[in-house]
Amino acid sequence: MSATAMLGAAHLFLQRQGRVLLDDISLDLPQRGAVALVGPNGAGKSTLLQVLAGQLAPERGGVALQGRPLRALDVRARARHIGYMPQRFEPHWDVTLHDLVQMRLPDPAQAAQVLVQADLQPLAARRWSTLSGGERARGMLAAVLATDPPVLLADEPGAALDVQHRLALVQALARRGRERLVVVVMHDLDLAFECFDRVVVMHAGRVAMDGVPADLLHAPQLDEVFGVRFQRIAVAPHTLLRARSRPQEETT
Ligand SMILES: Nc1ncnc2c1ncn2[C@@H]1O[C@H](COP(=O)(O)OP(=O)(O)OP(=O)(O)O)[C@@H](O)[C@H]1O
Repeated sequence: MSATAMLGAAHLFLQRQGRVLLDDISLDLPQRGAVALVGPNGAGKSTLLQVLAGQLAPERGGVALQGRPLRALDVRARARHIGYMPQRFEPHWDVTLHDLVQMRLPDPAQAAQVLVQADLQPLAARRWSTLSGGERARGMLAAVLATDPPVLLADEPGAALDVQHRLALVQALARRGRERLVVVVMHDLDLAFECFDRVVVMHAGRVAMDGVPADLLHAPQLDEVFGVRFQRIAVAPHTLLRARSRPQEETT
């Protein structure tokens, strides 16, 4: 594990019901940077994020935050440093969005300001149960970021968002990566490769690829991992990926 890593994972191993979910994963995540975590369904992305957040203990290996074992930190210290947005979230009570944000901030005016900045002020008085899927995702992320944690771990924050909000979200996360560490699980490969500094590709509980987008985009291994044949379409200055079925799958 590098001494300068903000968050470091060393030899993580986790299995459930005889299935290996994380298979010897080591990862150094720096003080700042926008990292996309991608991979096919079931690759282990959410499991890895939960372990990095300290929500799930690995059977072997460990996670360190600024060189200190995560398991040795109390829950308050973890919460101060790591903002974690899970794939699914339900508050215990049907609180308003303003209440949800204010639970993390002492001052109601500050909570209101957070919602203004996230363009969510019109929804501030709405109860959680009345919000749409996309509104919940945006509200949850605003709540997680309210305390400005040095590390953000977000599990598919854009999955329920329309195209405009998803683009705005990914761009905001990429901007945040200039100052802080941002790790985002996502399925939109084009946005991951276009907007993020680093892409980690998971496959079957392992890190299959890890690097800057330009190095990964053209690697044949990407097609192998996702089980498709990608057409690489140059749309200067970017390259878009269009997935096609593999030849043997087209004939069956
Ligand atoms: N408690 C458990 N018992 C058995 N299998 C589990 C358990 N939790 C997760 N899994 C399995 O582990 C694998 C990895 O799950 P995980 O949610 O980390 O995948 P993912 O890469 O985030 O997938 P997706 O893209 O579908 O969200 C999946 O096959 C899942 O079914």
